Amino acid sequence: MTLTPVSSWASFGGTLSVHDHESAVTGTTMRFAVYSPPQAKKGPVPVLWYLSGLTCTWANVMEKSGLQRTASEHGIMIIAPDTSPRGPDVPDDDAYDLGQGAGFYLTATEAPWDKHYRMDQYITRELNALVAANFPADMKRQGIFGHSMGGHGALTLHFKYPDTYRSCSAFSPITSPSRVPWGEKAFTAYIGPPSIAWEQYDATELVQTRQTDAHILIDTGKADQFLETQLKPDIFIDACETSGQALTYRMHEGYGHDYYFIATFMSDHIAHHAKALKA
Ligand SMILES: N[C@@H](CCC(=O)N[C@@H](CSC=O)C(=O)NCC(=O)O)C(=O)O
Repeated sequence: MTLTPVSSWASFGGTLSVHDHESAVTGTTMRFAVYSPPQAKKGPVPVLWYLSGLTCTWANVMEKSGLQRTASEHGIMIIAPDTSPRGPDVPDDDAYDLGQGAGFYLTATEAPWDKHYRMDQYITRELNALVAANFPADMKRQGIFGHSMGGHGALTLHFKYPDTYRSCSAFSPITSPSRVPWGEKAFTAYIGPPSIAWEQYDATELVQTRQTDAHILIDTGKADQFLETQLKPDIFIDACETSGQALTYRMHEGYGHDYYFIATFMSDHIAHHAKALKA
């Protein structure tokens, strides 16, 4: 599979690079970013996947979170995929929470979305293989984290593929899309009316039967405008307690849903993954 270079910058002794490739899974050109730390010049390093939230591309986290400093210190490679397939032939919606930029890390089964929207398969299979083949990545040491829609995506992919994504954390995740407006709207469009399929893409449902040995870290702001309507941390905290899933859920006075919040706690999250992956 051929990678087309888009941009590259030196950063904290490592390299931030952006790449395009033709995706057989989404049927589109996909773009992603890689921060390769200085340690990768000497051999394979652990890999940490960051799944972004609604409206985002690879750029939000790479440009706003300051992750390069801590990733460089710990010798961790960070991969930032896009949040959906994109392009003039890809179905879209006028609203920011459906269509392009809002892929929800699932495989759509409903028309017109089912032709391209397969972000879970894209990330876990195609992009995984592409990273393994093209970068000095130690694929036996992978973790996953993300923000909001992407924080939820990270939780679900960790619960479904715990041997691949051995460590997990999230910033301000949606915890149960089946129970909140963002998720109800997207799931109805992408996978149809409420059914067993909804449970398979809902972190709060998954943790009840697929709890893992990992210790999950979550940070959320108490001033997050989506806290009570879309995120609902208590649902997930209760489910983790019931299932025995180890979880540290921190709530932070005054912080919102933005990248100022993410930047504040980014180093804690990278350190959390570095410890679990023994970077
Ligand atoms: N534009 C919308 C809100 C969109 C928004 O807040 N997006 C978040 C992720 S929300 C959950 O997935 C985000 O990360 N935005 C990009 C950024 O750089 O901040 C509205 O106006 O309500």
